[in-house]
Amino acid sequence: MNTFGHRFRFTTFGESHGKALGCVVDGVPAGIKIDEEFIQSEMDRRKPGQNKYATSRKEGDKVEILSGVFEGITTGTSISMIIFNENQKSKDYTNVKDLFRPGHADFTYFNKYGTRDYRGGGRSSARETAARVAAGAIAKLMLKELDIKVQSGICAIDGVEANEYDFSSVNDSEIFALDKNVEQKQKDAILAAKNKHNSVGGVALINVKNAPIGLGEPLYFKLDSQIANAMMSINAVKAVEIGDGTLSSKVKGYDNNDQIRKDGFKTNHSGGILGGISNGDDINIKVYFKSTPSIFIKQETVDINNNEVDCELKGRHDPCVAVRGSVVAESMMALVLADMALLNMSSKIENVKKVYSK
Ligand SMILES: Cc1cc2nc3c(=O)[nH]c(=O)nc-3n(C[C@H](O)[C@H](O)[C@H](O)COP(=O)(O)O)c2cc1C
Ligand SMILES: C=C(O[C@@H]1CC(C(=O)O)=C[C@@H](OP(=O)(O)O)[C@H]1O)C(=O)O
Repeated sequence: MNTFGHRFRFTTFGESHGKALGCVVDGVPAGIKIDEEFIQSEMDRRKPGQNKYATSRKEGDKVEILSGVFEGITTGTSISMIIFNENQKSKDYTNVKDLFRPGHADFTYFNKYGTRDYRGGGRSSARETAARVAAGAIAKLMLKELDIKVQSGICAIDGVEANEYDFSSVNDSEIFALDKNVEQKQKDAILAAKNKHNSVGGVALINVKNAPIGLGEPLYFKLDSQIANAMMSINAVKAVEIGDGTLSSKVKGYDNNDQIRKDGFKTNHSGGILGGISNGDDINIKVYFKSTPSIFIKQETVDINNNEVDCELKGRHDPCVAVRGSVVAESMMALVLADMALLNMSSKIENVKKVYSK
C-alpha cells in the first residue's frame, strides 16, 4: 500500500520562517483510530510561547491531516500533516544575516552548503520538532493499541537534580519536574539565567511502561542504538543514557546486574534493555540538552568573510530547551518503539503464519 513497506517511518519538511512545516508518516498499519484531539494536545504540550520558561514566539501549531486517514481510521497509506507558521518576525534576524551565532548551526551549515536561511536558523531551528511531535502522536496512537505508554519529565535543570522520579505527578499539561520539591528550584534557575540574558541546560527522563519483551535486535539494530540515534537527532541533545548509563561503568558487576526471579527482574539498572532487546521492564532513558546557544550577552564571532565581529542577538529564544525538548524526546521514543514493534512482527515464522493463516 505504501512506498516503503511496513516499517514505521517518517520524514519532515519546512523551515522556521518558511510558510509551513509538516511530516509524512509511512508504514502505519490500517485500522488505527486517529484521535485528532489527542494529536493536537501533544502539539500543545510542545508549542512555543506558553510561559516564561519558553521562547515568547507565539505559534498555534494547529495541525491539519492531509492524507492517510478516512473516517477517523488509518487507511494503511502515508499520513501527511501540515502546520502553518504564523509568527515568524523574520526582521529580527537581519543583523545576524552575515554572521554566525556562537553555539548554533549557522557556521557549519553555511560552510557546508555555501548558503543559509538566516531567518531563525531555517531548517536548523528546532521549530522543525513540531513536525516530529505530530508524527510521534501517530506512533503513540499505534502504541496505545498495544497498551504501551511513553511519558517524560524533567529530572535536572542547570545541575539542580531530582533524586526521586514520580511519574504519577506528570500529567499532560505539566511537563516540568518529576520531583515537585525541586521543581521550584529548577524554575528559579531558568529565570535567574534568563534575567542575566543567559541560558541553562537540562536533562529529560523518558519512561516507557508495558513494553513487551522483544523490541529491538541483538546487533546493529539494537534498541539502544535506535534510541540513541533518534535522541541525538534532536537539536541541542549532547548525550543519551540507557538505564544507569555512565554510572554502570563505575559500579561493580554485582551492583550493576539486575538479578532475575520468576516474576521478573529485581532491579532495573539496565533501563529495560538487554542485548539490544527490551526485557519487559520499564524502559528508562535520560536525554541531555545543552544550554540554549542564542543568548542576549554580547559575544565574539566572525562574519561570512571571516572578519572578527561582535554578535548581539535579537529574536525570541528558549532560556532552557530541555523543558519543551522533553516532549520531543518522548515523541522520538514513540516513533522508535512503533517502528521496532512492526519490525518485531517478522522475527518468528509463527508470527508471520498468524497473519496469513486462513
Ligand atoms: C525544543 C527546542 C527548542 C529550542 N529552542 C532554541 C532557541 O530558542 N534558540 C536557540 O538558539 N536554540 C534553540 N534550540 C537549540 C538549537 O536548535 C540547537 O542548539 C542548534 O540547532 C544547534 O544544534 P546542536 O546544538 O545540536 O549542535 C532548541 C532546541 C530544542 C530541542
Ligand atoms: C519556534 C520554535 O522554537 C524556536 C527554536 C529555535 C532554535 O533555534 O532551535 C529558535 C527560536 O525561533 P526562531 O527559529 O524563530 O529563531 C525558537 O522560538 C518552536 O519550537 O516552535
